[in-house]
Amino acid sequence: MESTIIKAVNYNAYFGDNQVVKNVSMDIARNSVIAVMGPSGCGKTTFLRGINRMHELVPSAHANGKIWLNDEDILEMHPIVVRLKIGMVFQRPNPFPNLSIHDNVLAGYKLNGIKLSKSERERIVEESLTKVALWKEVKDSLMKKGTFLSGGQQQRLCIARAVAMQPEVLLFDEPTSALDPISTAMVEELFKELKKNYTLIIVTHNMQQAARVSDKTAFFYMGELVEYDETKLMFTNPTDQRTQNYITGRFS
Ligand SMILES: Nc1ncnc2c1ncn2[C@@H]1O[C@H](COP(=O)(O)OP(=O)(O)OP(=O)(O)O)[C@@H](O)[C@H]1O
Repeated sequence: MESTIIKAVNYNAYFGDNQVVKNVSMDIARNSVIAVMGPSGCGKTTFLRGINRMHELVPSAHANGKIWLNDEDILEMHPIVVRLKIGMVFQRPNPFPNLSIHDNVLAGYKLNGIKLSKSERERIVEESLTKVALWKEVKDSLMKKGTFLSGGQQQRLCIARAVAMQPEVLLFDEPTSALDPISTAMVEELFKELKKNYTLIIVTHNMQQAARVSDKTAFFYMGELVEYDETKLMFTNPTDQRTQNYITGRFS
């Protein structure tokens, strides 16, 4: 049976007095892929950053309402614990430039002061790179800097770094918009694999990508969640005129 892993209830997010996410309620099923779409500035990234408590890193930012992760309220949890359970991958691949591929995978452990034995380190590096289909390509050059890799490989390394922390949920903010079509296809293929073990929430401007990879799509407009449904239904038979206008390219 489908179980809910994330449940937002009347979630609001602000920058100072400017409310940019308005009363969002949505349930996200475990092991599903959710696409978050909508015109520029409609609050997609802010909502995503709210889910792992990154929103509050901006000095003027605040939020209220509830976001449940299983039966814990994310807004009441320690932000570090939230970020260990909910990893994030950004638009531009951002491996740590001074660290090797090996150390990039383990960076989350180091940053959080978590000590690992040598055998644990080796196991986590191999498992994480295997999960992102990068192990075979880099196993003989683990001590090279992560920045020697191609853009697509760097993004898979960043996904491996997130996966290494054994999160439950992975957030992606336009994860392929800086990648070429082949690397994009590889990352999309990866989503199908990652879904077996994680829940994926992906902000994307690419409607074809949302249609290819997601189970459900959330359409945001001016901070509101206008429509949230099975992706197939959303793209063929949206119920709200604003969704219809967006998917038919009447505004971007
Ligand atoms: N650091 C910030 N300080 C103040 N306002 C911000 C900040 N970041 C975003 N905003 C504002 O919040 C609103 C929502 O922005 P957000 O980045 O969440 O939208 P988005 O839908 O992800 O847009 P895009 O598709 O262009 O990335 C916008 O009006 C934006 O200007």
